[in-house]
Amino acid sequence: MLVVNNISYSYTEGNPIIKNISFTVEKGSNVALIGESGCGKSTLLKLIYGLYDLEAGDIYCGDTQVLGPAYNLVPGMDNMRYLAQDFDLMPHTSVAENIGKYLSNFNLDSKQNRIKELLKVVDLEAFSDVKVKHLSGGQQQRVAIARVLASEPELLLLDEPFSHIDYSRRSVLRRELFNYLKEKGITCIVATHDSLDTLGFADQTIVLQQGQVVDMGQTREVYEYPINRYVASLFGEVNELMISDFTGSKLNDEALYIYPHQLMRSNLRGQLDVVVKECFFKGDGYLVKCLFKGNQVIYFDHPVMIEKETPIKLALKKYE
Ligand SMILES: Nc1ncnc2c1ncn2[C@@H]1O[C@H](COP(=O)(O)OP(=O)(O)OP(=O)(O)O)[C@@H](O)[C@H]1O
Repeated sequence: MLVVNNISYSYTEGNPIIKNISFTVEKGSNVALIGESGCGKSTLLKLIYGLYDLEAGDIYCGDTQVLGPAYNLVPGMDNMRYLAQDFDLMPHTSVAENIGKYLSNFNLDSKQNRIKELLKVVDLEAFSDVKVKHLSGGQQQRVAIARVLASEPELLLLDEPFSHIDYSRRSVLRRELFNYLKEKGITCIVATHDSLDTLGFADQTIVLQQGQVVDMGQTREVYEYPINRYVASLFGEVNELMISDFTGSKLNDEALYIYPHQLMRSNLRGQLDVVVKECFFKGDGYLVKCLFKGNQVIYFDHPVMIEKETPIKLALKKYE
């Protein structure tokens, strides 16, 4: 289990980047760390790995306390692996050598077999002997993923692990990687901007804003019941409406954060009178931009295009 206990950190005095953060992660679980750019996701991963000295608080991975460079000659904890955004590979050596960097030379046959196995996981078998500097950004990122998996760490820290990988390969790799981690019981924290990394795979989601945890819980709960617009907007487009917009009653009124796929056109049951302004094609249908009460922009998903200036009614979709 990872325990992060009330930690704080600043790069420069008087400008805290991580502020009193606490959370625990159960062994074998997959946790997504989400938040707007610059909120401190990478810094938090680096602190957990022991690359910086904490200003306050402490971190334990199992019984081992994480110690920063002031106490550790070689920064970084042995029982963890950290995949940095810049990959940190050895450019002048081969793909196979990079993947084997953390593997023992004690049994060379088993080292070679392990490298082969990992080359397969990241679909780079044909590139085994190629020097890393000759690979594309996406291929380098796949080498970096294989390298952090090589020695089966207790805790894996991944910073935007698929950002350079094309969409078709990304979804396969994401599935294979996260399933592999579950099978092996490897705990994983993934900092990501991509809600597809989060929704299908993360058991827990932690939301950061300006260096603080603003929401944390089961991924589905964080998504379905976002505590505010900031949290909801990390998963995509969102509409802020009031309960009274649907009920007509101001009693116990409060804000609702509704994703475009949760609204539907319904001339019979619809409670929101809107006027269509624009339709954006998105492959499986259209994202329709409307105006509500004359000036409030609302988006909803619809399978076909609707003529501009058409007045329509919207209702909340019900799945049960
Ligand atoms: N080495 C550094 N020295 C000084 N400030 C830094 C350093 N690294 C990051 N920062 C600052 O700390 C803040 C948090 O940066 P961090 O990289 O942790 O955010 P992030 O959430 O990972 O962002 P992104 O999603 O864009 O990768 C930013 O304001 C950034 O400018």
